[in-house]
Amino acid sequence: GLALPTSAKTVKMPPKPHLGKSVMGLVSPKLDIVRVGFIGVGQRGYGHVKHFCHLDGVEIKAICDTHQTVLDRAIEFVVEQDLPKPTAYTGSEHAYQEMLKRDDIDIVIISTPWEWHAPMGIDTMENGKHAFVEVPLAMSVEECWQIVDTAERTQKNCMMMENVNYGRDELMVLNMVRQGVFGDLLHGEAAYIHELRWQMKELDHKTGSWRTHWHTKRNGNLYPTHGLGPVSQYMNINRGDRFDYLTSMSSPALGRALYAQREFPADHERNQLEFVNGDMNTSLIKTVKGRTIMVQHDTTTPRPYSRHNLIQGTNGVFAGFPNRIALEQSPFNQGEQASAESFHRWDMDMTRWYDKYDHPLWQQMGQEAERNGGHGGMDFLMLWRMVYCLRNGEALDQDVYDGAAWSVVNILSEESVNNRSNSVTFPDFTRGAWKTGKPLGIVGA
Ligand SMILES: NC(=O)c1ccc[n+]([C@@H]2O[C@H](COP(=O)([O-])OP(=O)(O)OC[C@H]3O[C@@H](n4cnc5c(N)ncnc54)[C@H](O)[C@@H]3O)[C@@H](O)[C@H]2O)c1
Repeated sequence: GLALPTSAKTVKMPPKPHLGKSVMGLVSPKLDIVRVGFIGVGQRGYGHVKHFCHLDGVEIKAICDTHQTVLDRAIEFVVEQDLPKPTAYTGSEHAYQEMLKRDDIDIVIISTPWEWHAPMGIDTMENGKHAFVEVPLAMSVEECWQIVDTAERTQKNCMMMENVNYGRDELMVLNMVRQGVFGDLLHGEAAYIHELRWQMKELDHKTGSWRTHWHTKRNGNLYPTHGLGPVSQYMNINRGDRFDYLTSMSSPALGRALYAQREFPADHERNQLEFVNGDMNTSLIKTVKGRTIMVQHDTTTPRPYSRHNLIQGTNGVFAGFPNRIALEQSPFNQGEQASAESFHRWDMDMTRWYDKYDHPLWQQMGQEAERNGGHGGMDFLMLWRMVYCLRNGEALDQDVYDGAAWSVVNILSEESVNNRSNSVTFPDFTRGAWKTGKPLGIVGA
């Protein structure tokens, strides 16, 4: 049997008292140049380093990784761009703490395995730096609270870098939602459906070397934030609404053992693992305002990629993968023509929708983002926007409360799955500030 993490027991505790001031809408002093340190430059972190080499107003000061090969690769890349050579930190799991002692670093980009995110994010803020952490932000409820408490006490930013919020389609839908195109919002659907069994072949280094083991430890939604981030922004979660409770179910866990049997010899280490994470996990979230969100996780079954990206309102629906729209009242068919428009049929051609509703940020920065690449430009645009906000004294688009709320689905789903799908209450990491939090602005560049 699998013991519940002790942290799960804290879920129903009343809101904790503040250890500092709320960081909702936190604006920190403008930075002329954003001086950066990186922890973890494997598959993901190396991409961030490359993008930072092409951003204005930044300096790469230091890079830390326990794996010499990827550390050298990242430093060489920076030097090849004719930029000053960053200082390398390596040699132990805690070498990053030496890097954090430097006084010439403003922000730290953390792209390490999941279990390191919260400790590294907390240490970063404790050392007076802003933390930018890969997804998910934390792996236990207790860690979520610790990271929130630390941000409030130190008044530092701790942004979980949910890049999907910067995808062209997600930005467009956010813009459409704000213009009322879908009417009042009722329901959303989110997912991380991405077949990643092949990562089990990564044994000593790379993602599969550590991620595979989470499938033997936890039965729930291991990776909720890519789908949930955008749907949460459509619904103004933590900015007028909030996740209230969740219920979750998992299918049997069959695919990874089958894959191991097929792909590895019987005595291989991958055939000694007991996979407990249900191949398909489905959770339902109820918000305080009564809206519903379905969020799924499946990195195992053979099927096409999807984040669902569905938002349903009283006037119609947008769905992703593939993109499609159906509206009762369409902006393209007003008056007499209106009846010709049928919400019974999907409009699959996005051209006119992009023309009319592309987010101002994408209109201005989309070409440059696509040129720089990274999941169709979303990675570059996110990093560009982080630097822009830091240099211009603007609040970041995602705060520590967002990261905690979206990530905690990981833990709460496990608790519900292990308890016959009974509902589990979300902690209010904002401690009530969600009631007055301002919706995200539709910003330009
Ligand atoms: N947002 C996205 O689209 C996206 C895409 C891929 C990965 N990710 C996330 O990025 C993170 C990293 O994933 P990855 O695929 O790059 O994995 P990876 O294994 O390729 O890279 C992790 C790196 O961290 C290093 N590391 C581990 N412990 C360390 C420590 N104590 N100190 C310093 N370095 C340490 C490893 O040596 C490795 O180089 C994960 O959280 C993953 O979920 C996000």
